[in-house]
Amino acid sequence: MKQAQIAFIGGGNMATSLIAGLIADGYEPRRLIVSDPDRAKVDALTARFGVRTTDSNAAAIAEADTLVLCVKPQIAPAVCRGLASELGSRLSLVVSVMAGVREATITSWLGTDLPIVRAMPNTPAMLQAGAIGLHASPQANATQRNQAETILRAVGMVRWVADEDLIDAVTAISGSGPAYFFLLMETLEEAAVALGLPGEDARLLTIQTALGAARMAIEGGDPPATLRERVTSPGGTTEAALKVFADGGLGDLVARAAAAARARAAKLSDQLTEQS
Ligand SMILES: NC(=O)C1=CN([C@@H]2O[C@H](COP(=O)(O)OP(=O)(O)OC[C@H]3O[C@@H](n4cnc5c(N)ncnc54)[C@H](OP(=O)(O)O)[C@@H]3O)[C@@H](O)[C@H]2O)C=CC1
Ligand SMILES: O=C(O)[C@@H]1CCC=N1
Repeated sequence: MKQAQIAFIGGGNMATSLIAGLIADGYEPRRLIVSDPDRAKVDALTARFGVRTTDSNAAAIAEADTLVLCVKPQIAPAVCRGLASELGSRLSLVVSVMAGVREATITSWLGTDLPIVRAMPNTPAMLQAGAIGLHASPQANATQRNQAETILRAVGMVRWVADEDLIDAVTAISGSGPAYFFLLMETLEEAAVALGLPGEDARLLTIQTALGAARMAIEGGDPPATLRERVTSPGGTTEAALKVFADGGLGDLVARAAAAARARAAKLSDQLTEQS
């Protein structure tokens, strides 16, 4: 299948992750163009990936058939309204990775009835290890849904959600999720140092443990609870540690953290809908 001509608006963390994953998947760099006002940032993207870059959003979308919105939600109204008069006839699909920005809101800012696909990726997309939630606006046909899925599948595992509101749940779990696991790694590493391990050993033992646990969970077929039970010898060391987690209310804490992330996405959505 012919590769889409993709314009990324915003060349920050998420765009970089997506571009890295697409290039690693064999995407032709010349089919990707990135627009960002920060010249140094786009020059670095050209040097690293060979993609085309510009500081003009209008120039970026001039030849594109697919637009990927990768700016912060807070500046989305201005950016999308600025694009409204530039949407050419070649453009057939808008993909938004922006947290908390509804399809109808984007449609209203762009002043178009182009299909919108909301994608919620995460930064492991740069290693093609992303976890991505997708939802399409009613205007999207099967070809356009496939086009979005093909792009996102290049950078990780893709799951479609039935309701747009569930993208906020995806945001709370896998969009923000890498930060939760990094935080756990940070704190376990600190605990290791406090127990007397040298810094490098503390970090490497922690990270390799995270990798091994994730690989077992994804490759073995057993649910995490079963894997946890196999580590936990009755009366042993793991049981002693897990009791501290349970007594400290880890389950409730994680549920509250995820709920806070989802609530933040929903609040952003409401605020931005008011600006549409
Ligand atoms: N980071 C993550 O893990 C994830 C992020 N997302 C979503 O991705 C989107 C981008 O996030 P992230 O990449 O982290 O943010 P970044 O701030 O890293 O990237 C956004 C980029 O947009 C640039 N920019 C600012 N104004 C404009 C403009 N007018 N036109 C074009 N580009 C502009 C910014 O430049 P400058 O810095 O100079 O302002 C910056 O380089 C957000 O909406 C976020 O919700 C979704 C999933 C995961
Ligand atoms: O923190 C954020 O708002 C973005 C969305 C998901 C991950 N980062």
